[in-house]
Amino acid sequence: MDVDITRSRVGGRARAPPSKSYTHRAILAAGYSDGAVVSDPLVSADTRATMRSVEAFGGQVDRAEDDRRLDIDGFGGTPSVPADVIDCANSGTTTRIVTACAALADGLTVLTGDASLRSRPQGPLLDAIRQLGGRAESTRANGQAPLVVGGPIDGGTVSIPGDVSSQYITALLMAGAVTVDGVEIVLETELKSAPYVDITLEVLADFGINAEETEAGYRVPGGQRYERPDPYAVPGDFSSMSYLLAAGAVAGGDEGVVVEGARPSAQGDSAIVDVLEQMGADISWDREAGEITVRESALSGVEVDVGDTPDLLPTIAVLGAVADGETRIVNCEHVRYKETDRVRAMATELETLGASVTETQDTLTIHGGESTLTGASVAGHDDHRIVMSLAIAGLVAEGTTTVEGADHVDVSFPGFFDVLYDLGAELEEHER
Ligand SMILES: O=C(O)C1=C[C@@H](OP(=O)(O)O)[C@@H](O)[C@H](O)C1
Ligand SMILES: C=C(OP(=O)(O)O)C(=O)O
Repeated sequence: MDVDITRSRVGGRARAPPSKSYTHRAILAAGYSDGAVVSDPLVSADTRATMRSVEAFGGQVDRAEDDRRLDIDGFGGTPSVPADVIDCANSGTTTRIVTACAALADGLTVLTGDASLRSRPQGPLLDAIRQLGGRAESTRANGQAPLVVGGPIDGGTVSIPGDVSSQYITALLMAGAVTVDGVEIVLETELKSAPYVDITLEVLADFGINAEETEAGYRVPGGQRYERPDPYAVPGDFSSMSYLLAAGAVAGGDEGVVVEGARPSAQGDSAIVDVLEQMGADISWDREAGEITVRESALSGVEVDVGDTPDLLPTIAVLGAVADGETRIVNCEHVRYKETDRVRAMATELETLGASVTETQDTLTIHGGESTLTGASVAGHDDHRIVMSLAIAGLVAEGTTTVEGADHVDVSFPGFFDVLYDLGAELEEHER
């Protein structure tokens, strides 16, 4: 499916979906327990992959008819050997947290996914599992899925780089809690995407698991039991909110956009509020009510370090293309290891819309204000975040912008185009 977005004003109230990161962790934590209820989960293509994995390990996930609640029967800390290959589809988080879980099973698990997933780096996690005495192989010996993983591991100490994916740390902490000896993680390099490990520690604590940051990295003692925190309530997703907030800032007029469900949590991506403020947006966050209001304002370029917040890069790049002056996004090499190389993808597509962009391995600079964005056909790169951010660019580009492969929003924000339409965006979905 493609979507045509014609330059338009948006305004009104909108609710972002529940957090993808919290939902993945809550589903697997419930799997590690005897069972739990997860309320307000994100039900999307990615989180369905984690649900399938819990079932493959012997648990069961029942979705309420309105998807507002999941009743999960756990596999109780010891995963069964799956009867079939696990399809992680497009989800990096699923692949990593399920790989470490598979190392607890007394037998082999095979994990695969779509073409994007099969091109993403898994080598450091496979190596960590081998350091713990498990079996962990890439079938093509290139550090990418398909993966073959087996155990059971007893725990121990692992040394792992921190600059590829924080999901390796999350995965080892979640699995380490139910090993005999626990897992001590020593980081070989500075950790990127660190707030995602904070989310993990928060969810683990809610499920009664003790894990902590240490001077060298992280530690989780072994022999623990995941407890039932009924019900586990998932907060709103700030990465998803970033598109709605950006829409308000570039096309919200005086009425603006009010985003609901924005209660503070460990999500690093709530930094989007500060980024918009620094760019000059008229934005306010009522933390108690969980509401952020943003009105259209003249934006100016800023420098943003996305070391902690890789998923904000596409949104900030679009804001930079609308802003006056230069927006420099730094510390972004790890953003190249996502569903697609998002640094390259945003540079390419914003240039197609008429923006001037300079890219290095670790930076993306958008020379805003030098040209007006003009509608064109842009590729979504089979990547939900590229699709959603380009749709926001389409709200301000002259004429009509066609975003190709728009159905990929199903990965993290299935109702994205309905929400945008309800806010007043002029858009039309059509088959290619
Ligand atoms: O743990 C998580 O929920 C995530 C961690 C981040 O990935 P990396 O740690 O690979 O940067 C982020 O980009 C991804 O969307 C979700
Ligand atoms: C990179 C992302 O997710 P994952 O790593 O789970 O595929 C994302 O949602 O932007």
